[in-house]
Amino acid sequence: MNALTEAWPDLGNGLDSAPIVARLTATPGVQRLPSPKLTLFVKRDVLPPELCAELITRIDAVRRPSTIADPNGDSAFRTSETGDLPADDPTVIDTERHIAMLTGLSAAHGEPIQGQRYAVGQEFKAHTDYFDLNGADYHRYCGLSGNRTWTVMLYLNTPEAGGATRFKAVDKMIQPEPGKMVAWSNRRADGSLNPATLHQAMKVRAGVKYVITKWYRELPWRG
Ligand SMILES: O=C(O)CCC(=O)C(=O)O
Ligand SMILES: [Fe+2]
Repeated sequence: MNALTEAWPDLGNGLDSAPIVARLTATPGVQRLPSPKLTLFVKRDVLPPELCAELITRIDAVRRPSTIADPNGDSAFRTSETGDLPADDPTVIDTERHIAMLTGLSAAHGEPIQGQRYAVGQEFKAHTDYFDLNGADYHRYCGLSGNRTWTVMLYLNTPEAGGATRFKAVDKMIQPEPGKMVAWSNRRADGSLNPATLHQAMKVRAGVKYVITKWYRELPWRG
């Protein structure tokens, strides 16, 4: 914790969802998915439009082809571009603050914010955000900081067509809108990994789509 983040709420790493769920549920404008299978929340207008526009320019400055942790033989599995945003940039810090204030998730447990850009035809096929315990690279990705607990994703714009996020197991589609947040626990109530979090970024059909993602870990983030 540093001088900046000590003023932010810290309700833990999210493995115990209860304090995060309580904070989100008590916040006006937050909607909860009505499903016992998946703890997922949506809130519109979390980031102001100017901040979304600034983040888009930051993503464009650092974007490179996206990768996946456990290559599965499908080279078209994730065709977007990705970039790590500079943690000391005031725009990025402001975004971090919005996320921390809304969710209460511990800044110390958060990975650096990533940006994603999808051009026409690009997608991220169905996956979970947690790392597969039997994956070849589990230790490389989770050895220092543990597995992922929560995902917080914010859309920065609306593509002209396509680009929704689909959660197949609960039959839910979320449409991109600038500043809209989707946040979910990657765990069940008992802390176990939840396969009902399976989701995909559907193909953009016209225009371009920008999002940022922030993931939280069991342990303080050390890389
Ligand atoms: O872009 C989206 O709608 C989903 C992105 C996603 O699932 C991810 O980056 O892990
Ligand atoms: Fe994902």
